[in-house]
Amino acid sequence: MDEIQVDVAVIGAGTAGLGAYRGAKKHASRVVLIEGGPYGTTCARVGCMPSKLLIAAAEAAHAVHRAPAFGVHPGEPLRIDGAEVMDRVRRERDRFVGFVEESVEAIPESDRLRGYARFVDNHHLQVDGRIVKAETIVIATGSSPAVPSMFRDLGELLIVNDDVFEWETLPKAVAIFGPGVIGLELGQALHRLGVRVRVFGRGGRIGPLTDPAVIENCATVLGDEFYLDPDAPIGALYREEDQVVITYKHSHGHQVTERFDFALAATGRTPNVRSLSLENTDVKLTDRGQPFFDPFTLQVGTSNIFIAGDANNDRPLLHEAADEGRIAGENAGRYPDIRAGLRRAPLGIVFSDPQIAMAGRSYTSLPDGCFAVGEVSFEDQGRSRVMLKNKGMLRVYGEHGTGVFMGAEMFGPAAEHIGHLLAWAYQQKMTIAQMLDMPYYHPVIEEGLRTALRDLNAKLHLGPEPIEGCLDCGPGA
Ligand SMILES: Cc1cc2nc3c(=O)[nH]c(=O)nc-3n(C[C@H](O)[C@H](O)[C@H](O)COP(=O)(O)OP(=O)(O)OC[C@H]3O[C@@H](n4cnc5c(N)ncnc54)[C@H](O)[C@@H]3O)c2cc1C
Ligand SMILES: NC(=O)c1ccc[n+]([C@@H]2O[C@H](COP(=O)([O-])OP(=O)(O)OC[C@H]3O[C@@H](n4cnc5c(N)ncnc54)[C@H](O)[C@@H]3O)[C@@H](O)[C@H]2O)c1
Repeated sequence: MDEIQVDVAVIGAGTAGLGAYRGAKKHASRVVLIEGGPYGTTCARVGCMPSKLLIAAAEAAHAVHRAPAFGVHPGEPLRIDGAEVMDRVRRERDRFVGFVEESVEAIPESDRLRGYARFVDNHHLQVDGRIVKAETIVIATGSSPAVPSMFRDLGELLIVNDDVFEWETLPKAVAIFGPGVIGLELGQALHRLGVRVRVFGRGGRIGPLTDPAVIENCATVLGDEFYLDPDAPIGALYREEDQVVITYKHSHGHQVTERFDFALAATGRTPNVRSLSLENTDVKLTDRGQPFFDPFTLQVGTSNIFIAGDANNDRPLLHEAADEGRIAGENAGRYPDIRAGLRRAPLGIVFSDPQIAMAGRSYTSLPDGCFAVGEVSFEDQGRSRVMLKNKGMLRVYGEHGTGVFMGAEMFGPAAEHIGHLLAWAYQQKMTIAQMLDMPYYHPVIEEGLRTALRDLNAKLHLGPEPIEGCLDCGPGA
């Protein structure tokens, strides 16, 4: 069998793998990047980018629907051309994939290896018919949709996110299982594009939210727009010819049987580590076969192996995969000189409408009794009302005694931007008082954030009770 000898082998040419390759190259000359599937990354091919393209089309349709509320009446009845919608999604998606492919092609061919890798031992990988001997190895193999066995008999009518972005046109009806991040984003987008959508959850979770007040608000607002049951009692689920038949107990109490073109499983993702034969190495694995690793160095135990991106199942987001890849690659290239890398404040955004933002620590991760909660509803918030985006709420958490900002969960307008402000404040370890010292323009949605912070400061007994309907800062602040 051919043997290739390198300093660092990176398994997976996704976002984390590309970052790891570049990081390793700073310190080691012989680095190989191994990819089994297509180049282009999950983010560009079937993740962040095509999903946002579909959402952009849905936003355009929704803006037309909403226009009459402003006294603006578009002339003709709204016509959504599914083929055109999907054509743009695929065209733009291909453009993004093309950029990634170009950057992969810029990597010398001698540093690239095609094929799926698996461990022979700590220092040897088998890639098709070849052996790669490496001083250090970075696992950056990403994740794949986790599909529960209840969908097994649906055949090709069971789809995952990857399939949606290959559609030539829009289907008539889709049942979506999982009101997580993917289910909410795709479910609402398809609904707004005229697809009959039902979103079924299990256990009451919605997106990444953990704060019960925000979850309830989110479920109510989104549930008013399309059918969404976070804990749906499904009676039957089977295939009849080319339709999926589902019987479920409607949230209003009666039994319903409906037919759909597809069932979309958005029921979570599993890290791609099972097929790596990690049992051939000396690394310690959890019950689920996940290697134990240090989130600051990305080192697996004290071994010569590192794990970055979705593969480690810690923070499965694009910017985290990029950071982790770079840290893991640099450490692999510098091994055994291991350094902790910068881990930024936690930030998560869901591109539903209203959006969801999570910044700093989540509600359920906060220790009981040490924190207070400030909140604002966007229903009467000035700028939100002006734009008819007056839905949702923000809850901010602060530490008793110190007044340090601990985290926030939000479902509301411009959450992608407010989430950034909050994550930056968290990373700077700001107090609520310091955050209130910052400028707030008028009229902006950030004035709602200020209301929540004032409420929090009062609850921490560090500031006065906010004055109801105070006009100091302009109406609707
Ligand atoms: C629908 C959807 C929407 C998303 N939207 C967002 C968003 O808006 N914002 C955000 O931050 N995140 C989003 N994400 C998450 C984000 O896409 C991922 O966190 C990120 O792409 C993970 O990058 P990665 O490098 O870990 O994995 P990947 O990009 O998947 O790379 C892993 C690579 O490893 C290869 N591989 C696997 N096993 C082997 C093996 N044994 N040998 C060789 N190669 C192998 C795979 O073929 C793949 O190319 C979304 C995800 C999905 C699915
Ligand atoms: N905007 C973004 O940043 C973005 C967008 C999409 C995906 N992502 C990433 O992709 C990851 C995976 O997303 P996801 O939505 O697949 O997972 P998720 O973990 O966010 O949600 C899965 C949901 O499916 C539910 N579920 C599980 N089994 C079920 C069943 N049998 N029936 C009904 N519901 C069931 C769970 O309770 C949960 O609500 C996310 O955690 C995130 O990291 C990020």
